[in-house]
Amino acid sequence: MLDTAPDTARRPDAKDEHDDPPPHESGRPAILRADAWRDMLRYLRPQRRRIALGGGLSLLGGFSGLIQPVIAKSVVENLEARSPVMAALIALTALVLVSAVVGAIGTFILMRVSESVVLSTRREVIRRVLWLRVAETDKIPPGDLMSRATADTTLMRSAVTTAIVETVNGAVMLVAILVLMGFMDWVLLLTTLAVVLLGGVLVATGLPQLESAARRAQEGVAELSTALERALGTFRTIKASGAEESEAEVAEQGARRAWRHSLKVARLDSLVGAFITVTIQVAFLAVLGVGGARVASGAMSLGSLIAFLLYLFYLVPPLGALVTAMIRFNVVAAAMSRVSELLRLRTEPESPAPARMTHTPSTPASLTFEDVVFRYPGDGPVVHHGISFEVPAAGMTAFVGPSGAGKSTVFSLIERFYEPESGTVRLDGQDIRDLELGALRAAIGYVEQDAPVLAGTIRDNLCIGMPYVDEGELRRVVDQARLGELVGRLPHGLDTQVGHRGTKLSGGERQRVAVARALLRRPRLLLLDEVTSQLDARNENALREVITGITAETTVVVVAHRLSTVSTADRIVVMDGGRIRAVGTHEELLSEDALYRELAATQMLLPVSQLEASAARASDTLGERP
Ligand SMILES: Nc1ncnc2c1ncn2[C@@H]1O[C@H](COP(=O)(O)OP(=O)(O)OP(=O)(O)O)[C@@H](O)[C@H]1O
Repeated sequence: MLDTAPDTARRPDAKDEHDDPPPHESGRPAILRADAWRDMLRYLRPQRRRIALGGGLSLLGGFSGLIQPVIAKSVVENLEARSPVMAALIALTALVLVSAVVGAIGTFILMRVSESVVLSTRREVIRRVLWLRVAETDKIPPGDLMSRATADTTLMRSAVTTAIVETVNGAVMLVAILVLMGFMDWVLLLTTLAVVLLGGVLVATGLPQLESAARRAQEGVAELSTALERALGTFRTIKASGAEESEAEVAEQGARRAWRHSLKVARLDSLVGAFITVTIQVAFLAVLGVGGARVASGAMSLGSLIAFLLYLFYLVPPLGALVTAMIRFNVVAAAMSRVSELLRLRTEPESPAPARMTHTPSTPASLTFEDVVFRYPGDGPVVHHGISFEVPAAGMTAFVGPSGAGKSTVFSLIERFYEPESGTVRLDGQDIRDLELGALRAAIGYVEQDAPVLAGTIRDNLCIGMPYVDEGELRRVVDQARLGELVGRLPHGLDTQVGHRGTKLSGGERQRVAVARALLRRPRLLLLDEVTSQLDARNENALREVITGITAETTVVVVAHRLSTVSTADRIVVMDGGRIRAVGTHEELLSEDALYRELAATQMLLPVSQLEASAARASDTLGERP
């Protein structure tokens, strides 16, 4: 019944039969199991006392349970001999209670340890994820990263309670029960061992299949999480394109993969459970036969046979625990290796907590690129072919060029999101690799191309990374970025929620929030990547005035396509195909650079009259040349 349920959602074109790893996983070295367990031990070490205490109490609970058949035996023998049994019955009841309470306390302590291990893993994973190098985030999709941080770390919980403690407890209990059985009757012990060992060999043959099924189920969960992250990240586009069905299919593919392999695990799991029961039943029948004959021959008492049979059923929990532990070991190993893989991604050095902000105006920084060659990690083409340029302190420099020329990448290199293959980037003449990363970024205000806004309030968005901002400073940047009117209109002013990725704001409002956030830092170098593209003429003019106004205390570098933004720049750098093509003012470039003229005529909407005049001037200049 259960097996057919998800098939009702299965589409005829479903392509979920492939079990290849997701494309992003190819080529990545698999983390060795040994590394994964080394990481696990690192988390377990601080908890060793609690593990010992919890494990000890669980064991004590189990042992006190073990004495029960001995007392039961004396009750039966006393009954046979018509002796009083009250004392033995009271002792039996007390033992049951003590073993239950002690066992429960031990279990709680172990579960607490498990939760603590999960917490420490998650804390390390969180810190790793947030300090990852930008280049590393290109390797694993965010959905997969989230799945490792949540689903895989959750699976590690069973490493403590099930895999480790139950192995030890199960093994100790098993040995103790077998010893007690041996004291009762060694012939019956050998009979039991023969049956149990046969069963154990059969169970062991199924374990490798179980491990691979568990790993594939976890990869299916990661696939699902990646697909949902992708869809939710572009939710409106998905809706507008009517792509819900196809995106659902991609996510369902991951879900079905997880379901299919989890079923395999469940099937093997339940088979193993049933197998243990059958093994014990077979052992029971064998012991009953052999034991009955020995009681009849007087080789053992009936009480000993009953106690032996009770011990036989006592074998079920430790045997079950050992087998379950083996199963969980495999599941945990797969989860831990995915987490360990994440822990081995390269991170940036952690920067110190942000200091209280100063109100003093900053001094503008100069910027130099010297023969910088860069390509994105992987086997992609070279993006910058040895570019060199200078941006003097103060003033505004604009980067223009066709799409894909490498303009935004210039900003990524300044922020050290990536490192050049060769060449040097200098801030105030100093190689930025010699600067402390936190200090470098603190000196820079950066507004990304799509002006990201985070879920939360406008205040949260402005103060991100700056917990100690006073109201006066906030008002300053709100006015500068022309946000005053919007904040005044909103029901809760600066404390209005902006929705997931700022969806409750217009594109232009998001851009202004992002600009205000950058201005609040009073940066020495302000990098603006097409920040006026969505502003109306009035707001664009106003913002341009603000940007022009701060060029005395901040060096402003903009990437822009709009003529209105570019033409007011002190210098313009024209990039094409990863090279610097020309540098000059708007007027100089109009007359000297054909590409700039073309850009001006098309992307920048230059009035045709102005273009014709510039072209005429250019040909006059050429004509005048000797
Ligand atoms: N993370 C990345 N990984 C690989 N290649 C990238 C990455 N980001 C950008 N590129 C490639 O690098 C080249 C330069 O991109 P860049 O964003 O710097 O161009 P741009 O001049 O800013 O373009 P636009 O004006 O369209 O924003 C492009 O060919 C782009 O495809």
